[in-house]
Amino acid sequence: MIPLHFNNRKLLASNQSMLPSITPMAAMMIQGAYAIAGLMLVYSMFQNYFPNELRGAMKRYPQKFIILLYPYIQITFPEYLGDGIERSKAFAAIERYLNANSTKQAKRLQANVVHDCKAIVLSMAQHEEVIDEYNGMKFWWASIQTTAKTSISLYPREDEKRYFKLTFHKRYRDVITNNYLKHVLDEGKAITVRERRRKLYTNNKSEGWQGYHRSKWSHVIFEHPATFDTLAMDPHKKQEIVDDLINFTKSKDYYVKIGKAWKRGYLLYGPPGTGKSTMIAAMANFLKYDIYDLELTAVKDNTELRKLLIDTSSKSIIVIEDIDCSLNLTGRRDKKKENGKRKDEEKDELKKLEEEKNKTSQMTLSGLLNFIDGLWSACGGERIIVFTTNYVDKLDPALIRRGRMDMRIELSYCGFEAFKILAKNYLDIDSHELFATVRQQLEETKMTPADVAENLMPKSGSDYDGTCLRRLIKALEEAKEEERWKAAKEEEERRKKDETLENGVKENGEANKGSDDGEDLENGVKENGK
Ligand SMILES: Nc1ncnc2c1ncn2[C@@H]1O[C@H](COP(=O)(O)OP(=O)(O)OP(=O)(O)O)[C@@H](O)[C@H]1O
Ligand SMILES: [Mg+2]
Repeated sequence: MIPLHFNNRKLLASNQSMLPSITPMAAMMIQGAYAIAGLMLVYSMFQNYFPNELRGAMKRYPQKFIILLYPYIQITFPEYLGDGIERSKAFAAIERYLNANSTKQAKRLQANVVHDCKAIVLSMAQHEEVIDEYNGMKFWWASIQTTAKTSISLYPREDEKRYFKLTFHKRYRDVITNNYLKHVLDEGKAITVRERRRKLYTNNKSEGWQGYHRSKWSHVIFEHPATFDTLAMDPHKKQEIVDDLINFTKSKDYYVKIGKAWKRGYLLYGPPGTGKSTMIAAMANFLKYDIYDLELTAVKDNTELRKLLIDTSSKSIIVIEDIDCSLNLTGRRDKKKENGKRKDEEKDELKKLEEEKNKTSQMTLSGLLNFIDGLWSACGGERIIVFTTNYVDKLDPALIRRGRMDMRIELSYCGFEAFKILAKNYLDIDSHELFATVRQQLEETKMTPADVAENLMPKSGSDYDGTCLRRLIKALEEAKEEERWKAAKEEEERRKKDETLENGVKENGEANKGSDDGEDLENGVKENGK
């Protein structure tokens, strides 16, 4: 009798699982094997009726005949590729896909506690099988782990090999290769993006790159609660930003078509406490992107900057906060121009300036511009660059021209619409009799959303909506009073300055009068001389 290899191995897997019932795939395989066994029985009974050539071939290549008769095809997806170092991305995507779609069917599950014991992820246990339905077709997936016979190994991974096995009827071969596998991998990747914990990266000083920690970036889990819903700003402006972000994420093909790197720059500007950093967090949460918080003062030179940026991943926001103070980029460029014009006697001063520069960073504005639109962006798309500043006028126009910074967003003092969002966030109210007073005060006074939020936050358990709103109104009145006082003081200073200037002009005029007389005398002498 011809040994049934497929069948034996399948039954072994089912035995290992020690399930009370047989798995669906095993049942299907057993059916197939029974069919083959039946055919073999028929063959052994009537073999004398078969031509001699066929009988000879059946004896010599029994397995080939079984494969010919067996209607199922199997594909394996090992966890590690080639040398066993790189984890297969396909394996990871399939794992995610099966975890999300098939764990309801699996009877034996494996629990992984993640996110600092805050969540449990269930996955198929080893040697478990599930059926996946796709457009009415059924495909069998098995999760398999093999252990090599060698007992001692320095690398446990070499001993244990995990893989997924996909079994399907051969009539679905085209569907599998053309559609189904793509569907599984795309879905798996999408689930990874949806469920992954986002990271907040900060760049390490380059001295640290050579040591034990070779990474250029350190990261922590990014868990900022800000969203566009809680961000207080004009709703129309907010919608415009959200639409722009959505459009960006969907425009991969468009960027390819126009031959531009798939990236977008945002310049956020406005006074302190108006929500620039909060907006970056909201953007990251909305897009589910990582954040790379680039501290320019820790970057030694342009080469280092390039290395850092090549090391960022796609689906990320690269942030340079307070660009005006990060480096005196504008100043440096201007100084460079001035330096060219300097004369020999000023060389010493120039040398001092250079030494000072060497001590700190060698990064230049052109280096930064190359970073924004240079070749590095070809290393991968889907990146957003955000600059923030309190003083937009201080920035070099080259840095913020269109194309580099595609959208300039002003975050300003709190208006009534922004206040309503804060009132909803902090007090959970949509309206109140004091809203009208707040509205009037906000129209007359400048107060940042940060200050409004601080006044709205209940300070004790006994604080109710009215208390918080009255506190805000009082703070607004005080702010208005302070503004008035400041304006009066400035006016007084200006008046004094004008007075001093006027007196000075008068005194100068009198003094000049004397000297003018002398000049006239001199001119007269000259003319007489002629
Ligand atoms: N527009 C806003 N919407 C909601 N909360 C805000 C807003 N602006 C400020 N806040 C609150 O004020 C705090 C400070 O805001 P944020 O750090 O975003 O200001 P910023 O504009 O980045 O200031 P800076 O220029 O000093 O960096 C935030 O933690 C947030 O609670
Ligand atoms: Mg900030």
